[in-house]
Amino acid sequence: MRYLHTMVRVKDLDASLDFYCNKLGLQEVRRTESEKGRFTLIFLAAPEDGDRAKTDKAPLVELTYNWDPADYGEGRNFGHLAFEVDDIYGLCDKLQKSGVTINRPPRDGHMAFVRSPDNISVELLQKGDSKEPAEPWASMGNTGHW
Ligand SMILES: C[C@@H](O)C(=O)SC[C@H](NC(=O)CC[C@H](N)C(=O)O)C(=O)NCC(=O)O
Ligand code: NI
Repeated sequence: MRYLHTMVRVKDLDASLDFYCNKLGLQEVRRTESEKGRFTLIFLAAPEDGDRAKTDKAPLVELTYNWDPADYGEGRNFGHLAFEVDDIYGLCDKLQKSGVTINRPPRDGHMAFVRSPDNISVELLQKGDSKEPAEPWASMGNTGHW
């Protein structure tokens, strides 16, 4: 058995691609449009997994966009997507400046949680050892439940 992907349904495809690709750094690997099913599937890979994704050997995020609006609610049974990052403070700075909600700030230099436009929780884990605490993160409280 091999892990393939995690699928999340998104309400606004442009806003989701802006968040996952432009802000978080994921790369589009492939997309499928279904006229009959009236939906679009977009598969995304993290930069380090991009090459493996070309041979379909990488863990992916599958965005499902239904062309007809639907209210998906918030299934608390879904936890989060998690990514290992090279510079947790630098990425959180960039995300915060671009308006992304930092739900749990990286004050320990190890772990942070941010939210997608659909309020999907995204965990960011610092690669290697935790970074030294850095202002202003060290003093920042949580901005919500996570
Ligand atoms: C390509 C493969 O990875 C899939 O996940 S296709 C699964 C299929 N998806 C859809 O039909 C998308 C549109 C649908 N309205 C939806 O929102 O899922 C499917 O069977 N989806 C049902 C599901 O529970 O995932
Ligand atoms: Ni799928």
